[in-house]
Amino acid sequence: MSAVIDVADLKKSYNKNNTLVLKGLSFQVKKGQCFGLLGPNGAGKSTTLEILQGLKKPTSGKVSLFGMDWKDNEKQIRMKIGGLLQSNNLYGRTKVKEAVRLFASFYKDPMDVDELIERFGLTDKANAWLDSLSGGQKQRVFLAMTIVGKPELIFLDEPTTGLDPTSRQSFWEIIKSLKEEGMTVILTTHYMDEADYLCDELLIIEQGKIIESGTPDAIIHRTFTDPVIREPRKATLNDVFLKLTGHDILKQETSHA
Ligand SMILES: Nc1ncnc2c1ncn2[C@@H]1O[C@H](COP(=O)(O)OP(=O)(O)OP(=O)(O)O)[C@@H](O)[C@H]1O
Repeated sequence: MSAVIDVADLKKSYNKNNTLVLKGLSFQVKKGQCFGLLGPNGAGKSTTLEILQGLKKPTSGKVSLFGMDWKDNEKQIRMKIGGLLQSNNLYGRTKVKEAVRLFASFYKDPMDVDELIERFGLTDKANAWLDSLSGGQKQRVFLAMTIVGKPELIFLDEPTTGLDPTSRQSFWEIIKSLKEEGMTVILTTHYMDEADYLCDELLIIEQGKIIESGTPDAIIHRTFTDPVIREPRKATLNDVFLKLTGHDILKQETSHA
């Protein structure tokens, strides 16, 4: 599999004192993978995602997408990627189909809007206002807007935060099916079950540095040496996170709420 993303020694500082929030990340993402970026609050996940999407500039290091860099190939890269909108009121007074159609109009050869709406279980809601939808339905509309231009690579920043278990599950199934069709997915999440279910490879970062990487199974094997724990997979990624960072990711999230 060829690398869709190639990052080498990525550093980012937001201030003049040069305090680094990303301290030299290096990783690759292969075509067709779901790649998960995990880490506690403030680890640098969103900053990394925004740099990959060309929304922020790195302080130093190499960032290449499809073998191209943002400086010289912005237009070509933009046509190949999609980023999930963060839920907001911008599109509240827009209807579902109008919103997906609007995004389709930006591309030369978009997907069929009606088919996409049907595939995402939104046919009954095609003429509903976006702000009348449930959180799960809204996320599915945003995902339809993200993929209607047939991107090869999509970025999902905490896509299921705040969704109920059923909506999360249906969102996961959609992501799985997109991956099976060859789409590359980059995901940040605070849910370890989500990372375990969806991701082929993970990068765990803390304070801007990589503390673990690899497949969920490989990470569990490396973190826990006791065969009683690791062989029947009694340990979960949440246990890994707890052991590596000393934080329970969900308790931590709750305490921030
Ligand atoms: N625009 C900004 N200006 C200054 N500092 C910033 C800015 N955005 C992020 N930071 C800082 O960079 C660090 C990494 O933040 P980032 O949002 O990338 O982390 P995160 O892992 O996505 O966190 P969370 O899980 O809470 O979303 C934090 O210390 C944050 O305060």
